[in-house]
Amino acid sequence: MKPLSTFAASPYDIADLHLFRDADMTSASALLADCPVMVAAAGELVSDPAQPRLVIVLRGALADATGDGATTKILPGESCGEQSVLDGESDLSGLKALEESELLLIEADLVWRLIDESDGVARNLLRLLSFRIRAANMQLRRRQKLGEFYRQLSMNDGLTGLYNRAWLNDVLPRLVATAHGTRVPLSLIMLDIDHFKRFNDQHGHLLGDEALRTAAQVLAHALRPSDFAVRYGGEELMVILPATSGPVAAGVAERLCERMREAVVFDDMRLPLPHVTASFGVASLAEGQDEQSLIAAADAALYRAKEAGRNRVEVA
Ligand SMILES: Nc1nc2c(ncn2[C@@H]2O[C@H](COP(=O)(O)OP(=O)(O)OP(=O)(O)O)[C@@H](O)[C@H]2O)c(=O)[nH]1
Repeated sequence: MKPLSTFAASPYDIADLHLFRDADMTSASALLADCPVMVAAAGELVSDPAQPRLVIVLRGALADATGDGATTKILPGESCGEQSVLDGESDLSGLKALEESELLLIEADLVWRLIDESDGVARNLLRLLSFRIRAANMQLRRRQKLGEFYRQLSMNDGLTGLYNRAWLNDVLPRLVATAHGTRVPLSLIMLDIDHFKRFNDQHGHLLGDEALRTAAQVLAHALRPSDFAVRYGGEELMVILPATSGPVAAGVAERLCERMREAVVFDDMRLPLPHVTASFGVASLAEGQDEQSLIAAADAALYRAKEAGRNRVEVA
């Protein structure tokens, strides 16, 4: 940055600077008279001084990088560096001239004098800082929402929208521990679409995907909000039923089996139902059983349902 003049010798008017809006201009002008006006070339970093100071853009524009890729544009009349002056920390290193710019620099001591001597300046600074805090809070909330969105994304299967294996590995052990701890039942249904290889071969992989989505919707629509549907593997799905006994879970599985039979995969209504069927294995958590052995029990029941002719429910 090169020195150009003092503020008093420059053509700029204090009335155009936001910090002095509605403030006593005469006394503020006198205090600012000897402050340096500097010129920064396009792209030049507005260097980090040993002493924190306030920078006011008189002409051109600055970009203030906040460190997470976001930038704020500072236009003529606007200022930056207020916080560094107030807390005594210098943080101007992210400040860069977007074009050739003329800047008014006010050292920290002088900012404090301006605050002491002008209620208007103090009020404007408070307003500015409260605006910045609001903006920072909003950004934080946006980032939290984005984080939640990605967390959800990593826990859901992209094709069906059901929970995925990562979710299951995280949650099932906890559900099992809670069930043991509270002595409340927990049931699990494993289901597998019947002859899905044949379905894919006959109708193509895209329609196979559609059949899987349809099966997932059958589960999503038929379950209570407290139940969970998971895509366990390729065409193997799982339903977790907290606080549900074996006989009740068997009833739920029967209902799902029936809804699957009635589900529409092909829009062409000339094709008779069922478009897909599934086989179901039901197991309930036994005393001392862990999640792996609960899954194995449901899987074994599912295998028996397949062996017995498919499109049916077997209970462990
Ligand atoms: N379209 C589609 N097919 C899948 C997907 N995941 C797994 N599959 C297919 O599912 C089929 C599973 O076949 P198998 O394990 O032999 O079982 P099946 O043909 O359903 O026979 P049964 O289970 O004994 O009734 C395979 O052909 C896989 O390619 C998927 O995401 N989309």
